[in-house]
Amino acid sequence: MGRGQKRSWGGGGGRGGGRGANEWKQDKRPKAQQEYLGRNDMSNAAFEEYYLAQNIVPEGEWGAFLAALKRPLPVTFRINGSGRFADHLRDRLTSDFFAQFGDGNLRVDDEPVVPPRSLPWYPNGYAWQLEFSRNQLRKLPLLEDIHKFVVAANDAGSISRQEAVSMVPPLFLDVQPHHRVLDMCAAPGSKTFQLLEALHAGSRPGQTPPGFVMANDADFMRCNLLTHQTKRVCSPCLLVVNHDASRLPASLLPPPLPEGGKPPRLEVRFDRILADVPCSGDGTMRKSPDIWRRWNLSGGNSLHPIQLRIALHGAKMLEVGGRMVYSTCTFNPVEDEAVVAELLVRCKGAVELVDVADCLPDLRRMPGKHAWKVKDRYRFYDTWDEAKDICYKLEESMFSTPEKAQLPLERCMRFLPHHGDTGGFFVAVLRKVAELPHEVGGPKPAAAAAAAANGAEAEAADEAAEEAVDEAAAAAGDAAAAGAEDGEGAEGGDADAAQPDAEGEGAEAAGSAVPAATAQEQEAEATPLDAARSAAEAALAAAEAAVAAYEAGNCDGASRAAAHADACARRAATAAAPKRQQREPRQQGGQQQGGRKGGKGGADGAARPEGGEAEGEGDEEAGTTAQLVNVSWVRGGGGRGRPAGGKFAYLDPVAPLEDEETLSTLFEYYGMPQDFPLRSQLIMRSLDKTPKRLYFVARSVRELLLADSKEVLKVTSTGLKVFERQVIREQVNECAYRLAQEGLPLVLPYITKQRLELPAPLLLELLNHRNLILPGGGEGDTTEKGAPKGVKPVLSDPAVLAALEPLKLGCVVCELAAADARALGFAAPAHATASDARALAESGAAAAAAAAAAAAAAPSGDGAAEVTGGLAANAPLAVVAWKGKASLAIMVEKAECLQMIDKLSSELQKQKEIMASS
Ligand SMILES: C[S@@+](CC[C@H](N)C(=O)[O-])C[C@H]1O[C@@H](n2cnc3c(N)ncnc32)[C@H](O)[C@@H]1O
Repeated sequence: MGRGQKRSWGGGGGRGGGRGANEWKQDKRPKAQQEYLGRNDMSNAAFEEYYLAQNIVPEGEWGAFLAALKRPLPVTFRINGSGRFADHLRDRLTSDFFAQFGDGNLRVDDEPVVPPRSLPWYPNGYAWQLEFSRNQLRKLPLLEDIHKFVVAANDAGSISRQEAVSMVPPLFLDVQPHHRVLDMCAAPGSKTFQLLEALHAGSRPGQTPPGFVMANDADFMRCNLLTHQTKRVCSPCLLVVNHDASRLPASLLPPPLPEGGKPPRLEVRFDRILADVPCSGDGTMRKSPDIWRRWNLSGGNSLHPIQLRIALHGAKMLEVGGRMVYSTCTFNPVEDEAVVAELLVRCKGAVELVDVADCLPDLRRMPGKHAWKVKDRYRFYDTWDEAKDICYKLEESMFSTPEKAQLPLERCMRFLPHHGDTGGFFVAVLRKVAELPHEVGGPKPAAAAAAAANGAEAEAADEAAEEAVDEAAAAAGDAAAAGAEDGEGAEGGDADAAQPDAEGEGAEAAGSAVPAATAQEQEAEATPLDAARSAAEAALAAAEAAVAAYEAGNCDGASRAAAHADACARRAATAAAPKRQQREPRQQGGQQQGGRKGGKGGADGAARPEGGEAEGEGDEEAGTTAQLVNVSWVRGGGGRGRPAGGKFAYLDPVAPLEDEETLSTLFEYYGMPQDFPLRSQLIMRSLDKTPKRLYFVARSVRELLLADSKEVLKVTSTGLKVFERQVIREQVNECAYRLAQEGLPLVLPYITKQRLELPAPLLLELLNHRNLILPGGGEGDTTEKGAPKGVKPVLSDPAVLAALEPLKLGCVVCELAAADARALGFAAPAHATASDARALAESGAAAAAAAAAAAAAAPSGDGAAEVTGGLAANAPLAVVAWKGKASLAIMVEKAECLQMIDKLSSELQKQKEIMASS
């Protein structure tokens, strides 16, 4: 394909910003803008000079490297291993479509059409590369058919478009179901998706793995995008948080012990960490050709410090024995080897590079470099000594040194575009073999820890710091709630994001936080709200500095910072007070939930006005007064008319569903055994008495949330939607909650009532028409709005009607009958046992620890993980439906239905052919 030609299904965003990964549509930007962005002479002398000097391309390949960078990137996609019909999709693509390319002699306008290529290193043949031009797509019906098929699969969430090399890092993490996994810079979530698939690999319907994935991104909006993108994995094991990755909370304070004592801090450690850091992204030139025009050095140089901080913090949060992958999509050694080498040096042998030469042998890669150059605007430097007195923008950590040259940096991997017709990428696989040295976040040396523990001064500093953090958090919550109430939106009160970037810990931290805070205070007199927020932010920064100083053994610094935090917190509280007073009279009962220091739990049950929700939770009742519930704990959920509730009050709340009436109705209506852990693992994202949606969270996630009594984790989303409120006018349904299709695989095995088995042809008919008329239901009638209903088939199978008759009006599950499921090769309807329910309830940290111990005892596999998995993958064919007086209607998205129809009809067709031939 020549220059200037467009690949089909173009578009795509840059790294660290831009559009979502799972994107399959044509570029919808205005034509003029597209032309402007596409106007590119695809050359950049500075780029070429820089990379020729870095020597990253083998001798004699420079021309091929540049030529590949100038060609558009082939389209690559991954069949989601967690999807119900992953193998079916792959087989359909291979046999029905790709086989027709024969030996590659298809031509359009005398140009050969490149046959689709399976990425040989990706497990199960699930990843493919396509290289058709728009002209070919228009002119060859086969390509048009493939396009339609792939677009439909994408709409149903069964495949994801993802750059080939971007699929690599999760494969090297070797995630197992019991792992606690952290994705530090996760949005838009294509790699989180893969991590979840690996976590769920082998999960049976009705089970969840003991581990979990915490996905973090510094950008709040992108956290929401990630939540959306990962929905199709249907996982209750995902927790999405919104922090600067270099400052992710590394320890939590659990609630006071039942006997009244103070619990020890809980170190938050992970078995697997992905640090797919923000980078200059010059490896994505093929996808974003405008990089040719705007490439310059400053991108890489200025990102190196945050990349190093993120990598160091990741190493701190990694469990000894755990694995971390550091990755970028740039060729730049300053963002790649320099970060890895500095990390290894600072960790003094506690972290090492893993040799993965034998892993994914079909994946061509270049070894990492032992030496590189650093450049400023004017010249290249080989050593820090040459640069330090001249260039203030460069940092020592960017440079290669003789010590670094001795490290096994050849174990890093660089992917060059002309080797596998991909974008550029860099991956390093690291293992933590011992605790880190104290100066990079490791535990205190024993002697210093003992001295600090014995010193009364240290105790006092500790107390003061704790108090200050509490006060600051509460004040920030007040300020944020006030901000949210003033209509400033979620990010208006983001005290966390607004904190000054405290660089070092210990003495420097305590010293630097105070002046920074003071500067903020000076600015803060504009409005009472600004004053409250700025003072709260200053208080938080100073309190964090106090804790850091205390942890570094600097008791004086800690006391000073704590006193300062205290003063700021008081000022924030005073500034926020008028706002609180204004709000309180509007609350019936007038009581604050939780209160300033009493934690967030213990709602008082008073009725309060309802506000809107990010996911639309509250929109139904907007403007009305909704009943709020009593719950034993709640996170977030303060602003927009609700009582203040902690530091992240402006986020949608997360609270357990503890309303006995709702729970017993659910258990009774669906016939679920009492040991199914709904009572402890069902959460809601609203404090209304009748929340719109109910979510199931894995035990491991719930344990983490409960251990965070000070609410330092800023949770933007968690939980798998399992129930949704559905009230039909003019119909009394006994249970206000219907099942949600995405949560069905998890709960179906525990459901004993409201299940209806359908023979395959009838299920196919229901999927096709979405609606079957019940006898006497008025075929050909008009809808409520007067429009003709259209011709819908009447459900007339006497056995099915007899089975449907005793079911209540409302939600039912329609599933493929057991005999047909067996005959057609589908999973048979699942029924869980008591031990399944116990396993589901126990799959928390304790179970994870047991599984980890078992895995440690077993021989370790360094190979890439199988990526198939997910709750839906092995689930029987079943859909959520609604039994009304006149019809039976399914409640599943159309795109998902089409996938089921495709699979079911092709199995029925196969069966017919077998019967005809026998
Ligand atoms: C390369 S993208 C990550 C791509 C993602 N891993 C995926 O595969 O879909 C880098 C991400 O880092 C985020 N980011 C930038 N600075 C950050 C920081 N200090 N902490 C956490 N995330 C950050 C950006 O918002 C962006 O979403």
